[in-house]
Amino acid sequence: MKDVIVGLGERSYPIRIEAGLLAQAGDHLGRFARGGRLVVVTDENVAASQLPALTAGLRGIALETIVLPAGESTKSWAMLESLTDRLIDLGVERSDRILAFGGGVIGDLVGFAASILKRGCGFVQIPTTLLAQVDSSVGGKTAINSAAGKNLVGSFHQPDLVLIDPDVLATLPPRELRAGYAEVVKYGLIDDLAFFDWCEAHGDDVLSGDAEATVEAIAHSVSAKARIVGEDERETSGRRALLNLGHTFGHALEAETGFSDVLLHGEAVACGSALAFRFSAAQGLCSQEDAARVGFHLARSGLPATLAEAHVDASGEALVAHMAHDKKMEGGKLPFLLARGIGETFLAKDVDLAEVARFLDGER
Ligand SMILES: NC(=O)c1ccc[n+]([C@@H]2O[C@H](COP(=O)([O-])OP(=O)(O)OC[C@H]3O[C@@H](n4cnc5c(N)ncnc54)[C@H](O)[C@@H]3O)[C@@H](O)[C@H]2O)c1
Ligand SMILES: O=C(O)C(=O)C[C@@H](O)[C@H](O)[C@H](O)COP(=O)(O)O
Ligand SMILES: [Zn+2]
Repeated sequence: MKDVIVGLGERSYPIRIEAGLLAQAGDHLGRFARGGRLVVVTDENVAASQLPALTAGLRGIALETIVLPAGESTKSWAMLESLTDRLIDLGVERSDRILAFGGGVIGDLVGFAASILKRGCGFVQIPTTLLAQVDSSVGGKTAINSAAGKNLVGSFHQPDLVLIDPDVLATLPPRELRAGYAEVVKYGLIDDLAFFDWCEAHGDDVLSGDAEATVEAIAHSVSAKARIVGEDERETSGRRALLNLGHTFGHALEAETGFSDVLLHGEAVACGSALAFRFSAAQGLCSQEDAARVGFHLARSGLPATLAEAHVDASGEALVAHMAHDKKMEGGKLPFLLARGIGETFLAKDVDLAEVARFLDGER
């Protein structure tokens, strides 16, 4: 068992990583069940493929289960209302624990519901996608999407515990595995060239389900995320904003494709990261070689690295318009995560959006 601690004073919590952990879920969750009930919230695909294993692992610990539709559209006001109503109907008390059992969609929605239900209930993350295991289950960003864009309504609400069983990835569709891999590569791009080198050498192993490489990718990623979140929980110092690499472009691509299956979040992040590096190169900040190396690795991992590969044919102006609600916006200016090289990203505060739009037009 590998334990990583997210160090946030009294809100600190462990992330436990071990193959087969689902079968022992009861050992880790028993202490919560003694003080109240466990309510599992999951989606229909996870319910079909992994819920029996979790239920067996909980060995009779009292639990209720709520199954929601799968997909990004579940991060909505309507689902938030329906979920909180159902939790209230079940008589959930603040001493109960809500288990988010699914990918980032379930984790983000359930975390948000837990943060507002009865002014704040405890919750536990049991992530079932690679993306959720390496990124969304850690750090306490919770959200739903609004009509104007991605994650625009949400809260910071840390879980009490994160249980990661890499074996659950056996049933994850390959496209979803690749999408999660984009957020793994992100940690190398941000500040860790050696990890990007590791990704180039072992990314294929992760994508083919090799157990050792998968655990290494997860453990390295959550350690990096825990460190950054511990330094800047609420994204106030600029440190946590590094985790947003590729997301300003990426969220605009997701908005342009209607938050649909045309482009998954991880795919948008892959393309957004490639764009951030090429824009940095175009600005003379980083070498063309590094930008090409990033795009090449993402593309050979089966991820979109160009607008065409992301199925986006919008003008630069239209894409920049989607960025107007980015949460990094400050005084009407939008800071961008740019790069001086692989592993050397920084928050640039003086980017001219007209120049971004021209760059994106050149990418079409
Ligand atoms: N809070 C954060 O810090 C953070 C970080 C990154 C991403 N996110 C958010 O996460 C969301 C994307 O998460 P995601 O990529 O996990 O997508 P997702 O939750 O939609 O899951 C992807 C698909 O895989 C299915 N699935 C999940 N686990 C499975 C399993 N083990 N076997 C079979 N099918 C399984 C789901 O039903 C779904 O159809 C986005 O909304 C994104 O904004 C949040
Ligand atoms: O944890 C963070 O901080 C991140 O930015 C992680 C991202 O991968 C994630 O997609 C996050 O939800 C984006 O945050 P947002 O603030 O741009 O909505
Ligand atoms: Zn992301």
